[in-house]
Amino acid sequence: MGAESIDFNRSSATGPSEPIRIAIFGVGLIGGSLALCWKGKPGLHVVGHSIRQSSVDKYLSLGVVDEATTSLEAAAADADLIVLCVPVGNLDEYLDRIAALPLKPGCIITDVGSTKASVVRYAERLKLRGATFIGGHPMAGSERSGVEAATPDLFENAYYVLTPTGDTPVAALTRLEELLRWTRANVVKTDAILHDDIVGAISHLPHVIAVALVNQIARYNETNGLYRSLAAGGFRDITRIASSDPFIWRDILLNNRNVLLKLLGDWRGEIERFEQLLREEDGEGIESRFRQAGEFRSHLPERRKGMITSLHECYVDVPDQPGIVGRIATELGQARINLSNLHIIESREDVPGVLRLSFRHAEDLERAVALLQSLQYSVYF
Ligand SMILES: NC(=O)c1ccc[n+]([C@@H]2O[C@H](COP(=O)([O-])OP(=O)(O)OC[C@H]3O[C@@H](n4cnc5c(N)ncnc54)[C@H](O)[C@@H]3O)[C@@H](O)[C@H]2O)c1
Ligand SMILES: O=C(O)C(=O)C[C@]1(C(=O)O)C=C[C@@H](O)C=C1
Repeated sequence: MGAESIDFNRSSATGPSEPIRIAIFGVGLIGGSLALCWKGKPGLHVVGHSIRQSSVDKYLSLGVVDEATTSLEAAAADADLIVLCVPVGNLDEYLDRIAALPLKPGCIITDVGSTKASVVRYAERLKLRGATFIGGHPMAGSERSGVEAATPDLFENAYYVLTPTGDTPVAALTRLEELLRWTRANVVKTDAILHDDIVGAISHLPHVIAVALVNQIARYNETNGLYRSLAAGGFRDITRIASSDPFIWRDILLNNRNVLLKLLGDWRGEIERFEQLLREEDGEGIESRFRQAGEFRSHLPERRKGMITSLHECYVDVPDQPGIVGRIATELGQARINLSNLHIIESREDVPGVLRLSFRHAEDLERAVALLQSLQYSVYF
């Protein structure tokens, strides 16, 4: 696999040159967010691909891409960079189909899949004829999915992992890193197998635990609805990711199953140690487990989008009046406060309704809270 040289900074003495064409396959949360990072930037032209015409129409009407098509050939033709943003279970098939096309010499192909070892291994075996594959994985995302959830600041200050191999041409890697600068993420390079071990532990295992925990409580709730009603911040914080897309996560977990099986074995050990502390009524032991965890957690990177939290949220009690949700959104809009999401929650029986308001920036949250409190709304976190 080799990449011929293309100049990604093509402002030339010979006049305006062809834009750099970036083809994105699967313009969902991640593909759409990458598209928004690149669209409108000097010298870049973003093409979105979907197998469905309705999705192509949506990409265009949302203005996420410059051009969109259902034709794999048309999207890949003349692309300088191809980004595969489809579910992990579809990556090999896409690589096969793309490898069969006449690609532009020097084309770079990358992916954003949450697992890296299998796709890197697969690409190594393919004959990409002048193109280079470099595995990629932005460590940012959300429990939401689809292009509607895409946002250009998703990757800001997050880590973006690349998994070059010994055969990856340095020039291609440098070019990909240059284009990824538009994401404002911090690129880190690591081995694909090591990636899957680490990301299995810090992302895949937590998703399994969150889903198992929610399902355990849902079973209890079948006999008494108070379980759900009383679920507060603690349960919400630890289970947000249980709302993630089932198809995306089915593929990730099956793909990284060997790593996960080992991690789940270790997890059972952790739980058993807790059980023992409880049986032995070992208060000091429990305190020490909390202290150790708090100490480690306090050193996690602060306020890095996608790593800890990508949203700043508050809750607002709303009276049962027609149009109240629209009024709140209008008040925020008139004050030029950027609301990133609004969700109606019916989890409390003592008030008519609760709205969850999400903001991308802490400053927007602070301004929204001040405004809503001045309008006599009860706001809490
Ligand atoms: N969600 C996250 O937090 C996150 C973070 C980093 C990386 N990833 C990875 O990014 C990739 C996309 O995930 P997402 O969260 O953007 O999901 P998404 O559901 O928002 O987007 C997936 C895209 O792939 C398309 N697609 C789905 N099934 C397809 C199929 N069979 N053939 C062709 N296209 C298909 C969808 O139409 C959509 O455009 C996955 O590989 C995932 O592992 C996800
Ligand atoms: O923030 C979230 O909701 C995420 O699930 C993002 C998250 C993670 O586990 O941190 C999920 C999958 C990715 O591959 C990378 C990041």
